[in-house]
Amino acid sequence: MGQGTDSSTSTSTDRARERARKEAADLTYLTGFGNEHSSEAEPGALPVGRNSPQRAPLGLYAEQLSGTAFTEPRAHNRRSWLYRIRPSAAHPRFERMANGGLAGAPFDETVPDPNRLRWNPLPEPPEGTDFLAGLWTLGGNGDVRQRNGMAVHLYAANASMTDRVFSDADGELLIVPERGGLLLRTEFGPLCAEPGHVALIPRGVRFRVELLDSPADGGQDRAARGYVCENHGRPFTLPDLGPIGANGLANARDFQAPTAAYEDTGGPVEVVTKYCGNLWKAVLDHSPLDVVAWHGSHVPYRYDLRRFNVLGSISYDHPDPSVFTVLTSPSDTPGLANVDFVLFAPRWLVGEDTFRPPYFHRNVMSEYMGLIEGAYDAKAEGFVPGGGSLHTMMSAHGPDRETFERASAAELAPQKVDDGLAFMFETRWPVILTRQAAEAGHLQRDYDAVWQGLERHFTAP
Ligand SMILES: O=C(O)Cc1cc(O)ccc1O
Ligand SMILES: [Fe+2]
Repeated sequence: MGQGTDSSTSTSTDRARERARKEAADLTYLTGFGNEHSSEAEPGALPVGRNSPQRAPLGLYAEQLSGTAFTEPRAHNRRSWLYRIRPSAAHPRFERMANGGLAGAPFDETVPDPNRLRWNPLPEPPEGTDFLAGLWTLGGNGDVRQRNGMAVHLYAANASMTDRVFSDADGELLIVPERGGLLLRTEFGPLCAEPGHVALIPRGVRFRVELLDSPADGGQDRAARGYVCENHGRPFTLPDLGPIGANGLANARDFQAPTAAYEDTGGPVEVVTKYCGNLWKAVLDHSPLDVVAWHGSHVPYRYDLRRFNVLGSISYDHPDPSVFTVLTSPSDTPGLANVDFVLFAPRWLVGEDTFRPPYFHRNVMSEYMGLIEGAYDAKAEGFVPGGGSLHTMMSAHGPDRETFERASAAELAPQKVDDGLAFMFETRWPVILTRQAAEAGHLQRDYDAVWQGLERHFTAP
C-alpha cells in the first residue's frame, strides 16, 4: 500500500518537511478539554446565534458531525458543526481496498495466549510508506460493530501522506509518537504532535499525516514511529479526581485543539475510511479538508505529556497506577474502563520502608505498555523505546529479577525517576493478538527469562 517515491525526490521531500516544520512552529491552538470550542479561518464564516441558517455565511455548507447519540446526557454529548466548501455527502461510492497491516475487532486470528509477551520496535518500513500504510495492528478486543473494546496499533512511516486522507468510523485514535514529529492536518485545522505529545483524533474526523523530520535527521532510513490506541468505546475523557480535588493529573486547560484552516484545492484526493474493520476508499475531485469554520465539542486535541501533574505516595507503599490515568474511556460499569491511557512520567519516589518499583501482580485488566523514551523503572533491560509488552488478564508480572534485587537492597533516600516516559493502554478485556504480532520476527521469544532466578529467601520462623 506504500505510495512510491524514489531517491531523486528526496530533496523536494526534505524541503516539504522543512516547510511543514516551520508551519508547525507557528501554529496556534485553542485550549481546554471538553469545552465548546469555535474557530473561523475567514472572518464571518461562523453563523451567529444558530447552527443552520437558511444560507450559511460565505456560501458554505453547514454539516453536523456527531460523536455521541443526539440524546446522550449533556455531560457526555460530543458533536461539532462544520462550515465547509462542499458537504461531505458529495462523494462517489466507497470501494474496498487492501487492509495492509491493519486489522479490526473482533480479533479471532489467534488462540488467546496467557503468556507475557514483549516485542522489539517494528522493522524499518519499505521506502515510501506513509502513516496509513505504516499502521500495524498488534491486537485488541471487543467488537467494532458493537462499539466497544479497543485495538493496539503501531506505526512506522517514512513518507508523508500526499493525496489521501484517513478517517476511522470504528473509533477515535490516540496517537503516541515515539520517534519523529507529525503534522496532523485535520478537518478542524493542523495539529503538531512531537514525541512526548499525544494526539487525539475523534471518531470519523478526516486527517492527513505529514512527517516533520526527514529520515536524514536521525540517520539513514529512520522512520517516524509510534503507537496508536484505537478506542471503539465511549470517547476518552478526563478521569474524575475524587478526593484529589479540583486540580491535578492531566489538567483540562493543557489540551490544545486546532484553529480552523482549510484547503481550497482540487483532486484527485483519496478518502480512506476504516469501517467495521476494513479499509474503504472513495476518490474526490477536491480536498475534504475544506472546513472554513467550526464549533463544537467533537474536536481533535494534542496534549504535552510533560504537563502531566504526577501524584503519588508521600508516605509508604507503591500506589496502583490508576493514579497516573491521563484519559479514560468509561464502560457502563462505574470505575471499569473500556480502556485507560496511563502515563509513567518523571517523578520523585520517597516511600519509606517501601519496595518502590511496580510490585509483582496479577490483574484482571490487560496491560499493553510502550516506551516513548529512556527506561522504565520495572525493567532493567529489554523494554526499549518503540517496543512494547503485553501482560494480559491474570498474567503474573512485575519487576524483573535485576530490578527486584536492586530495589530490595536500595537505600531509601528520596529518588528522582527522571530517565523515561512510558505508558500503558489498560483495558477491561484480554488483548487478542493478530497473527502478524504472534509470529513477528521482532517478538522476543525469551521474555520469561527476566523472571528466572528469583530465588526463594523464605526462612520459616
Ligand atoms: O505492570 C506494569 O509495569 C504497570 C504497572 C505499574 C505499576 O506501577 C503498578 C502496577 C502496574 O500494573
Ligand atoms: Fe502491570
